[in-house]
Amino acid sequence: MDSLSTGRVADTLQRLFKEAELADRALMAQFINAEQPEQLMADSIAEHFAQESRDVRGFYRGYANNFLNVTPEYGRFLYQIARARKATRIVEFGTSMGISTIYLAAALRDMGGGHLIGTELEAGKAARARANLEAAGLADLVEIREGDARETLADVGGEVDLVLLDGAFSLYLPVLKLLESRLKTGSPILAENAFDQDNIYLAYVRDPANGYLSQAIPISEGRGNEFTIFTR
Ligand SMILES: C[S@@+](CC[C@H](N)C(=O)[O-])C[C@H]1O[C@@H](n2cnc3c(N)ncnc32)[C@H](O)[C@@H]1O
Repeated sequence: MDSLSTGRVADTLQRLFKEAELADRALMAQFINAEQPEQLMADSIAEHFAQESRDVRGFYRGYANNFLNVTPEYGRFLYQIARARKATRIVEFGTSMGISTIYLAAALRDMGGGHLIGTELEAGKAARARANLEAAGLADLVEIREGDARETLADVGGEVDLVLLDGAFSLYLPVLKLLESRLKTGSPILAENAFDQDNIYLAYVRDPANGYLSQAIPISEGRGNEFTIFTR
């Protein structure tokens, strides 16, 4: 049995996906209604990257009410990887309202416990994520650190089994480097929105000289999902 199928976790996820669909509908419609969604996507990634790198805090303030969440299939994948890894310490960059956090914390719960450190810039989102984790019955496994990951993740208190990068994507490389000395050999690093456009993060993790094995994965296709293993 797994807690994704029934009970408080399943109920909370079902409610959150409905709320997310409503909150992000207008944002998503830009892509769905576009005549050339791939071109819009490519332009928007480049634009997004440039704006985000100039002012991370200001950029995400504009999305304070958006979920920007992982899909249910990607969430299940996160859950499965955490189980396969037998993870006990997980770090998540970019918590938002806590959807991905619930999948990862549910894996910890179903394996008997552990600790997840999440981080979120927006205070309102961190508060909503905490309430959602409470509703899912997972709050005791999760610490959500409010603030900029470059500071909040400087000390994660021990070795890390699994990392999810789903925050400002212009910061994936600095955040990975911050965590690097804490990664265990074989730890997976999952990155969402790691798009293949002049991406310094991808260049780094795909260069075997840096001690990683990495490739794009076709889960939630089009969302730039990269799967990486730390091999040092
Ligand atoms: C794509 S959303 C995360 C979605 C979440 N993982 C989920 O599946 O529900 C990215 C989040 O990262 C947060 N964020 C962006 N830059 C950050 C930073 N430097 N430190 C902490 N959080 C950050 C944003 O405020 C936003 O809520």
